Amino acid sequence: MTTIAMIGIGAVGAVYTNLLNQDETTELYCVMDDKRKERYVREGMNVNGKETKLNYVTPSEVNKEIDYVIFTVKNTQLHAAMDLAQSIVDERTTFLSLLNGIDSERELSERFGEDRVLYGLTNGIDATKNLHDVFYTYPGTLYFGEKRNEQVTERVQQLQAVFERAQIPSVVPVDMERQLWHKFMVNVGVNAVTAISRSTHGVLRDSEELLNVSKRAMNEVIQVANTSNIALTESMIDEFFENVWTKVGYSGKTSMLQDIEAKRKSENDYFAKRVIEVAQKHGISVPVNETLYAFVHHEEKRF
Ligand SMILES: NC(=O)C1=CN([C@@H]2O[C@H](COP(=O)(O)OP(=O)(O)OC[C@H]3O[C@@H](n4cnc5c(N)ncnc54)[C@H](OP(=O)(O)O)[C@@H]3O)[C@@H](O)[C@H]2O)C=CC1
Ligand SMILES: CC(C)(CO)C(=O)C(=O)O
Repeated sequence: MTTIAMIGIGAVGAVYTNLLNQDETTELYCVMDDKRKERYVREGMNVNGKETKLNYVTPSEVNKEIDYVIFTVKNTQLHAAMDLAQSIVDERTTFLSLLNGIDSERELSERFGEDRVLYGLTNGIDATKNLHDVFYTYPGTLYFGEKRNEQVTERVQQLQAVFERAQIPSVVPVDMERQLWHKFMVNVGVNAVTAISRSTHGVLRDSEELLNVSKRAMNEVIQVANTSNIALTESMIDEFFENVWTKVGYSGKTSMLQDIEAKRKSENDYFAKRVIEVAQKHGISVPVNETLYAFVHHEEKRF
């Protein structure tokens, strides 16, 4: 039996928790504070119109040693989520973050120790949450592993087996840091553009004008990545739009568009702002990201 604590039963968390819940060899805890638990128990959570049967618990109700904690909160919520995790883990517990951006692995390492943290992300999932209803057509692919995976470690193999039984597509790339930056490039390219223009995935797919802005923002990430010794290449941009973006549902919405529509603070500080910060260090100019950052920031100030 593998014990997993999930923290963050939102768009991404509900999809993966629901899939993990079908695997009888996984004991799953959806860990949350008292207030959220009361709401989740009362209102439940539906995925694609079907009620889920999830085990909502507060930290004091976790009575087993936890093998893995998987975080699926927003970057802005990670600190509170780590506080919540603190009392349910021991020195054997491994941590995995599926958060977008290039910050969460570092933040988890600072709190729990680098050797206990795996790298992770999910690409291509088109999960949209509306109160306690989550819809998706495509679960995407979960990329995870140690920072480098020339040899796949036992804890990664164990988790790979869990994902396979739960029918969650997963890949363990050799270079997870590069994979994380690749996803960062994607989010920097598509999230702000869809949020500012209020466009679904399908609208972005069909608009040459919007795609052009996204691609220019992604190009700036590549320049910044390359000066940070991360080998992203320009061909990855078209590969993403051809191989991944063609699969996501037409009416799917990026997490940033969902935040802006719900008048929630988005992850702008973890996407465009991070590009600007790293670019400044290396003396690189990133005007497209500066513009996108300003537009999203302006929206958020009106909430
Ligand atoms: N949506 C998408 O399609 C994709 C999102 N991502 C990334 O995944 C991450 C999660 O995004 P997404 O699922 O959209 O976000 P959501 O806002 O839909 O979900 C986050 C969930 O975490 C819960 N939460 C927040 N703080 C805590 C806490 N302290 N304890 C327990 N639960 C908590 C929230 O509860 P409450 O609602 O009560 O605040 C919410 O249900 C982000 O980094 C995002 O960029 C990656 C790929 C695709
Ligand atoms: C780009 C996308 C939709 C990929 O799943 C995503 O990561 C997000 O919405 O934040």
